[in-house]
Parts: sequence; structure tokens; C-alpha cells
Amino acid sequence: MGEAPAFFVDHLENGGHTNGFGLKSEPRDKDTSVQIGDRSYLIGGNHEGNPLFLGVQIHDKTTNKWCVSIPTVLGTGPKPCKGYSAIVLKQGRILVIKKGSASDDSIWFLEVDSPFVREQRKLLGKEVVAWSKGVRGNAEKPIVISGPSGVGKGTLITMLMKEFPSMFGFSVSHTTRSPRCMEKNGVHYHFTDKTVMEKEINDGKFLEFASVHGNLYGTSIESVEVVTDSGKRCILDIDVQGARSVKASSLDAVFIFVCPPSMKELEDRLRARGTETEEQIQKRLRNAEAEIKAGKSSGIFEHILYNDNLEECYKNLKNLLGINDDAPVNGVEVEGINLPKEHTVTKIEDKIMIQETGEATKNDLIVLDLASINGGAPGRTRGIVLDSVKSS
Ligand SMILES: Nc1ncnc2c1ncn2[C@@H]1O[C@H](COP(=O)(O)OP(=O)(O)OP(=O)(O)O)[C@@H](O)[C@H]1O
Ligand SMILES: Nc1nc2c(ncn2[C@@H]2O[C@H](COP(=O)(O)O)[C@@H](O)[C@H]2O)c(=O)[nH]1
Repeated sequence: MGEAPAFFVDHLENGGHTNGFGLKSEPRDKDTSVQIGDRSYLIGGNHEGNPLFLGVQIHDKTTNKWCVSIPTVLGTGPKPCKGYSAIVLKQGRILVIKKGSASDDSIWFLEVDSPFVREQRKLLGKEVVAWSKGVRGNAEKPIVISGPSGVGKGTLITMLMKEFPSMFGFSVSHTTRSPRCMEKNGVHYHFTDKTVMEKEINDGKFLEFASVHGNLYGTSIESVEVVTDSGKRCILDIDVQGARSVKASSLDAVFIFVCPPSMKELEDRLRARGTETEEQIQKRLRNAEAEIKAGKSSGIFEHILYNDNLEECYKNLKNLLGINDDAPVNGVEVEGINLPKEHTVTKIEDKIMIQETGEATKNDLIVLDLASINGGAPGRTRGIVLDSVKSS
């Protein structure tokens, strides 16, 4: 269902707000307030007195009070600027446009009640908001690869990254398990302490985490950011529980499950790899049965691959990722558009129209197609299509 046509740009008047609520910090005319349900979000000033980050405060209409604590902010938000426009999007998201900024720093998304934020709020037991930045071009969907231990996920990912080094990047997970002899910290995993990782989970630094085969594993938002910001398509090698959490988040990803040809072959591969003790192999095999069942029936995975013959499976993986010999490209638009300082913002269905106002207007219309938003992590960059339409 599409969104209702709307016109919604809410600039606070200097020194007050029409509903007269007691403001925690006095809004300036460059601040912006947006209402979603019973809550108003005041966007402006600095985050907790930090001059580098734009602040967000929440006012609850039902209690007529400001939320006492500053919300936990996930992702890196925009730096403060001369003014903002804001418009409510679907699913508890707000589009924030920085006035007078270049296109690579002007379009931001603030998630205040999205499924991801709600989940994080429940998990952390505190108010959470998440920023993500709109970048022009095609930040293609990240790829989540799951499957039982020993099925060959790592092997397939290594092949893909070796053949297309500039196209794919690996999301380096955190784990509390000990490194294997060839594994390097920061390359294969971020090897970490349980207490440190639990604190970071509590601080909202993780997109997902799970206890797998007796150890804690997790994908930090930062790990996905690093890859996405480098312009590469991010690959996550995570278990089914993690895939379920990612599916519930606002990370728009492709979900692939890799199956072994048989349990006997899986056992042979795990043994031949020689990285686990007998006890660990038995544990992984027990977990494999449940994982395969969940992988096939949970509805999480759009694609199921059978890794019998490795070369064939790799070819199938490339096919479903749309990589063939003709078009292995990572299209990224680079041409800049500056967002005018004085403008109005109108939302018509899936299009946001940004129209310059003021005396020096050239009347160019800038159009952001919401249907084009793609890729990225919650709290991080998303691909957008921004066009400048010349007035005739
Ligand atoms: N199609 C295949 N045929 C035979 N051996 C394979 C095949 N694919 C992978 N292997 C081998 O199986 C072993 C396990 O593969 P890999 O380490 O990639 O599994 P994984 O799914 O990443 O496991 P984990 O989840 O434990 O990290 C490796 O020794 C690898 O060389
Ligand atoms: N939920 C998550 N699962 C993860 C992550 N990183 C790896 N994994 C999964 O753990 C098992 C075991 O891996 P191993 O390296 O110890 O053999 C495997 O199924 C991985 O997919 C993560 O960040 N989150």
C-alpha cells in the first residue's frame, strides 16, 4: 500500500511550539520538529553537548513531558548545520534534509519507530534512534549467507571475494571463541572477551548476535558500515538465529541458505577441516540438523543452494547474485547536487520534491525517489536516486 499524498514540513517558530509544551531545550528557528503518533521529535542543536553531532530529543504528548534521557543514537548522525527540513516516511522513519549542503551530506534518515529501532529499544531497555545517510547511487543489498558449520559458506565467500575483490567486502564478525591457528584478529573475526562483547551489545553496537555452538557471535553495525562505506557489497556469514534478527531489522538484504548434500558429507568436511575437537564436531553436527530444518522452512531465506560440487555451487551463487560475464558492475553515481538552503519539501506518494525558494531561485526541482532507497545498514548509508529537474 502506498503512502497517502502528504505535505509535511514542520519548522518550529522561534521561541515556541504551537502546542505549548514545556521545551527541554529552547528550539531555534533552525531546529525542526516532527510528530509521529503521540511523540514529537525535536531535531536540532547538538547531541549531549557534542558539537559534532546533531541532537534528537523526544517529547511525549500523553504525559506532556520530555523523555528524561537522551536517546541512544545508533549509527553516525549528521553534523549540525544551518537548518533542516523533515518529513515523515513509512514505518517510523523521518527523512531529514540538511539545508544548503552538498548531496553527499544532505539526505539523512532518522529511524525512530522502525522495526529495527523497536527491537533495539526492547533489547536495550532504553530509548533508541538510528541515523542512516542517503548516498546517491546503488548501494546494492548486502548478502546474508547461512548454513550449518562445515557446509562451505566460508569457502564460497572466499571464492567470491577473490574473483571480485572490488565488488564484495566481508563483514568481520565478533566472537568469543578462540582463534584457529590460521585466523587473524580483525580479518576473520574480531576475537573478543564475553564481558566486553556483552557490554557492547548493551550499548546497542550490534546489528545481531547469537549464541552459536556455545560461543557468542555477532555482527556489529560498524562492521557492515565499513564495507558499505567502501562502496562494496557486504557479505555476512552468520547462523540462522542471526539471519532471523537481520531479517527483522531494516537492513534490506538477500538471504541465502547453503545445504550439504548429506549429513555424512557434512561430517566428513568438518573432520577433514581439522579445526574442531571431536566434542565440538558432535555439537556442530547436532546443531546442523536443526539449522537445516530452520533454513528450509523458516521463510527467512529466498535462496537455497546445495553445495555438493563446489564449482557448480559457486556458479549458482554467482547466478543468483546476478553476476554473469556481461555485467559484474557496482554502479555508483557521483555527480553532485547541492540542496538549496531555502526550500520547501513536498511528498507525493513515493516522491519527495525539493523546490528552491527565495529571490535567487533558479526554480530547479530536485526529486528524491523513495522507492529507490536501497542497501545499507540501519544507522548507515542507503543508496538513493536524486534527480535535478530543470524548469523550462
Ligand atoms: N563442495 C565441497 N566439496 C568438498 N569439500 C568442500 C566443499 N565446500 C567446502 N568444502 C570443504 O569443507 C570444509 C568446510 O568448509 P568451510 O570452512 O567453508 O565451511 P563453513 O560453512 O564456512 O563452516 P563454519 O560455519 O564452521 O565456518 C573446508 O575444508 C572446505 O575446503
Ligand atoms: N549470528 C551470528 N553467527 C555467526 C557470526 N559469525 C559467524 N557466525 C556463525 O557461527 C558459526 C560458527 O562459525 P565458526 O567460524 O566458529 O566455524 C557459523 O555457522 C557462522 O555462520 C555472527 O556474527 N553472527
